[in-house]
This record gives sequence, C-alpha cells and structure tokens, in this order.
Amino acid sequence: MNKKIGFLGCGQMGQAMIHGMVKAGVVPANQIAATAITDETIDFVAEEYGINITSDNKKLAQESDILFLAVKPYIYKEVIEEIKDEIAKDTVVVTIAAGVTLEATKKAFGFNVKVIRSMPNTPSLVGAGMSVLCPNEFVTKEELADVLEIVESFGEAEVIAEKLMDVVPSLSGSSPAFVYMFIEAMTDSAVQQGFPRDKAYKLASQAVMGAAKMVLESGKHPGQLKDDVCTPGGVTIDAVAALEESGLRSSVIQGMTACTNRARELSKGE
Ligand SMILES: NC(=O)C1=CN([C@@H]2O[C@H](COP(=O)(O)OP(=O)(O)OC[C@H]3O[C@@H](n4cnc5c(N)ncnc54)[C@H](OP(=O)(O)O)[C@@H]3O)[C@@H](O)[C@H]2O)C=CC1
Ligand SMILES: O=C(O)[C@@H]1CCC=N1
Repeated sequence: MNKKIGFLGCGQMGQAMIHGMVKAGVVPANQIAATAITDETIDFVAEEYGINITSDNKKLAQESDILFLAVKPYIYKEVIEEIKDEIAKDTVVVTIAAGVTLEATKKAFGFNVKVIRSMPNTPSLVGAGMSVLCPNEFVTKEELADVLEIVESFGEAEVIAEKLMDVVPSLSGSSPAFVYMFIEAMTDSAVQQGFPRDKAYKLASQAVMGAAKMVLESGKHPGQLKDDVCTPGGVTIDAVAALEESGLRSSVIQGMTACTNRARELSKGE
C-alpha cells in the first residue's frame, strides 16, 4: 500500500498493530511513523520495529494519510486539539478507544473530518487480532478498504453499525483479559495438583486456542462441541456440573455487561 500510516501513541495497542503490519508486509516500515512521550518508548520502538518515531505529534499529523489515535481515551481531546489544524482534510483518522464516538471525534476536530471508529485487540501482535470498524459518512469506500487491508494484515475484521460498537470491547477488545484470567486459573489449579507451571500454561493455552478454532472452523454449535467432550460417567461432565454450580456462565455475562455499561458511559461522555 502506498500510504503513509501514523500512530499517535505507541504503547501496547499501537505496537501490537505496527508489529502485525510490518510482519505481514502490508506496509513497509519506512511508510510507518509514530509518536510517544518517553525516550524509553521512542528508543525501544525505533530499535524493535525500524519505524520513524519521535514526540512530534504535529509533524506526524501533517505527514500521515491514515492516522491512528493510539493514546488513552482521556488524552484524545488534548491530542486532537494539538493536531486539528495540522492534518490534511483528506487524512483518515482512526480512533481505537472504547466509548469515543464518531460524533465526539468530529466535534473535537471542529470540521467534517474523515473518521473510522475502531476497536482492535492486542492479539494483533501475533497476527490473531480481531478489529471492528465503523466509518463516518465522510470516509469513502476506497479509504475504508485501505484501513481494512491494514487491520486484516494482523487478524480478522468486521464493519458494523455504530450503535453496536459499545458491545465490542466485551466481545473482542477487552475479552483477551478475561481469557488470560481463565488460563491463569486453569494453570493455578494444575500447579495445585503438582503439575509444572510452564507445561500447564502450554496445555491450557493450546486447549483454549484449539477450542476457539473448533468453534470457528467446525460449523458446530459450542453446546454440541461441549457435549462431544463429555463422556457419560466420565470426568468432563463432573467439571461441567461444578462450573455450572459456581456460576461460570452467569459470571461471564456479568463481566461482559459491566464492560458494555462502562463503554456506554464513556460514549455519553460520563
Ligand atoms: N490495550 C488494549 O488491549 C487495547 C487498547 N485499546 C485502546 O488503545 C489506546 C491505547 O491503549 P494502550 O496501548 O493500552 O495504552 P498505552 O499506555 O500502552 O499506550 C499509550 C501510548 O500513548 C503515548 N502517549 C501518551 N500521551 C501522548 C501524547 N500526548 N502524545 C503522543 N503520545 C502519547 C504513550 O507514550 P509513552 O509510551 O512514551 O508513555 C504510549 O506510547 C486506548 O485508547 C485504549 O482504549 C483498544 C483495544 C485494546
Ligand atoms: O480497557 C480499555 O478501555 C481498553 C479498550 C479495550 C481494551 N482495553
């Protein structure tokens, strides 16, 4: 792709996306630029990914065709104020924060800026990301296709209506954190039973990845796949019964609801 891609902010999420893009070769490293605050990040990112990184947000905004805002949500207003008079009118701004609406971004820029509201996730770092996008009315089909090509270079992508965006963190943006908790709990249990921790992480993680792949690729309902594992009178059904008793599904639904409620609060500016 012959576009200049900018990342304003280059922490966990920015680096995950840059690493994925560079590895996939969709955009060469010399067409990617970024900014950060600390010398620590600037030095690390320059060395690790071979991209141009400084602390100059204005210059980055002037030079980017597609500009990802990859700072924490509470810094969005501040950085938009800093760059709003610098970006070209046809630059496509991509937001990645939960609860930052298309309207809020347009209002902060103060003109009909091209915006794609998105929600990526950190598994982008290993090419297994899930990104969800929602463009505003000023983004052309070709511009959306360019951004899709970028995010699809490090995982899967979906375009959805903005009214659904607040649910996405619970499903794919934040949910890696919940899955890591699940893997950690599985591992702790195995360690309690005398199993070595490093091997336990491997077994648990491979099982989680394999189960996810089965849901994605077998075409079977997750309930059917669960039934296929439960031998009558065997060991799995005892675990399933114990997990039901301790409210696994209900806990997950409560966690997801808390996540979505917070995203809705942020979308309303609370
Ligand atoms: N972490 C995740 O799993 C996900 C995060 N997101 C979203 O991604 C965004 C970034 O989160 P995350 O990467 O986790 O956060 P990090 O804290 O890891 O990264 C933030 C980056 O912004 C830089 N920064 C801070 N202030 C400025 C500024 N004024 N100008 C330029 N750069 C600045 C920081 O620089 P320095 O490193 O020098 O301090 C850092 O590189 C958030 O909006 C979050 O909601 C979305 C999906 C998943
Ligand atoms: O916790 C957050 O707000 C960000 C968005 C999704 C994952 N991390």
